[in-house]
Amino acid sequence: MTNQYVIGVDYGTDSVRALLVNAHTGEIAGTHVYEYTRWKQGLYCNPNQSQFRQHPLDYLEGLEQSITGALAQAPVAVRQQVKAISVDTTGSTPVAVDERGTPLALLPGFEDNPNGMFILWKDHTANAEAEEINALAHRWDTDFTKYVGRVYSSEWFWAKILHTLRVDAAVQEKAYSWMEHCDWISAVLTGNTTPGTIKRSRCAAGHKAMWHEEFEGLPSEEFLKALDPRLAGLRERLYRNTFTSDEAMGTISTEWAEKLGLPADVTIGVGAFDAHMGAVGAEITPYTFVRVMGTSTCDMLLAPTEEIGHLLIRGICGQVDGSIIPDMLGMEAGQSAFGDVYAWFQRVITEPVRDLLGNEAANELAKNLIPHLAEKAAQLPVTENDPVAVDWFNGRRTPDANHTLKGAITGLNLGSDAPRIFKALVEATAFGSKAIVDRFLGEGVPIKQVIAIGGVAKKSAFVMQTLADVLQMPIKIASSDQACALGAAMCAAVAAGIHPDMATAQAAMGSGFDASYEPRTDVSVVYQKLYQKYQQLGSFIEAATSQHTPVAEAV
Ligand SMILES: Nc1ncnc2c1ncn2[C@@H]1O[C@H](COP(=O)(O)OP(=O)(O)O)[C@@H](O)[C@H]1O
Ligand SMILES: O=C(CO)[C@H](O)[C@H](O)COP(=O)(O)O
Repeated sequence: MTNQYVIGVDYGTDSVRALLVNAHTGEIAGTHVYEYTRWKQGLYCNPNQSQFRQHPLDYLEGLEQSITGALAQAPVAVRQQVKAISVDTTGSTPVAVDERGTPLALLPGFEDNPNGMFILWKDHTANAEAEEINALAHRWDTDFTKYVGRVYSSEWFWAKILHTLRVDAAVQEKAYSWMEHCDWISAVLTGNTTPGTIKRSRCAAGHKAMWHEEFEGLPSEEFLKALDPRLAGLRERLYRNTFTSDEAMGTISTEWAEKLGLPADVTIGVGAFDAHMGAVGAEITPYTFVRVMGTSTCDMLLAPTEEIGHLLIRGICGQVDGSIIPDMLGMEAGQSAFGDVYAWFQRVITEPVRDLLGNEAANELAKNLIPHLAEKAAQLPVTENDPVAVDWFNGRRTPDANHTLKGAITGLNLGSDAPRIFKALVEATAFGSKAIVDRFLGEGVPIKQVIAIGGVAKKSAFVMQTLADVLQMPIKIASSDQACALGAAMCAAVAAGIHPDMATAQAAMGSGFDASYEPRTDVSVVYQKLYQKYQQLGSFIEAATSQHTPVAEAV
């Protein structure tokens, strides 16, 4: 049999990577990472206001550079054997587009306007709009939030659109429609970005835009108009139908085939979010909980729709038929800060060193600090009197989204040194994970195994052991350090018809597992007590410092 290759393209928060994979053996023939240049300079962002925007040119340049970079590592003959490309991206990362599907920032007059750019998933400028959506949805005859855990988040599609239309009259005037990053970039590869004609991702639509068959698509025109008259008519200019990632969006355009040096008949798959394709790459099966563990976590759970579809799971980021694997219910949850909590502590320690001793000393310290603290923390006993922290340093994504909540550390004394505080922070992130697991179990969704992918899963044995102890569950680590791109490549192979379904693609192309963490019974017992303290502290913070009552609890 002649070799057939597929390309998975994974757009993360800071960079995009392309993976060139043999569709029959899973052998990696090339890979290349491209860091977004404008983003790296901090352009168009204002972290103090939680504004995070990305320029479409960063994505276009990254598409070309990452794919040509991966192809350059393989023999030239491989190019002619490339059959398909699929793309995953962060989300909800929407952009305003004109009648031809061009992001406004690519049009004259909008080049430097952050409101004409992609609004990155972690942008929280739309907190107020998310609250309005929740309040109206819970009063409306049909609760359009019912399949997204009954809590709409400021990280999502409609909140971001509404906020942008309100603050920028020029964008409101020019925006014909809106697109998620995963839809736009896949459409770009086909040469047709016209809204209304492209195949929109089921994953993006169902988890972030309240799309559901029961609603005949997106929330009703009446609901959207009641939210704000500025939304009138937009529903018609968005989409009715959505598509799963086993489907083809189209064929590569002549322009992109030439630019990348690929054949003219390359299939372009329907896009999806990074974590969902990551779950495919991590060989997810029913009732497997796949955690994408990095800066934040994105947690994926899969179940047969006929077994779980009748449940409405509270406080998660959605349950969507086909968002991970076709004809299965894909469920999403996650923590807004995970590795970012450790990164915060690292900054607290290194910044005064930078000021007093200069960059060289600070950079050297920063490079070694987390592994050093982890080594020291691993030697400490786990006792009921240890400091307890809460992990909501970037708000709480799940259970029950509330991005106004803050983190905390308690139980400090004069002996609380850096390793002890670091240990409490790691435990806090693990307790946040337990809250998610307990929510799924409490709502009647079993979890049969846990698989982890992402930077933290690969880099920190201490974090992963703590997590296994807190969850009281074994955790397997996927071998691939590019599981999202590998998942995208598997989706591409199915979209091109090389494999009949995702399970076959996973079996042929999967990279397996390279480590496993088993819970330690004696430590787990103590953690159950510390977890109760975490819950009490969380309740106190929620009552004392939250600027609003979490909506799921209020209804
Ligand atoms: N040795 C380590 N132990 C624990 N966390 C780490 C370690 N090294 C880096 N991290 C954390 O990993 C996170 C980055 O994860 P990664 O998966 O590489 O990126 P991203 O989430 O952007 O895809 C950072 O938040 C950082 O604090
Ligand atoms: O919420 C998401 C997917 O549903 C985000 O895409 C995800 O959290 C981004 O993560 P990363 O920075 O690791 O790419």
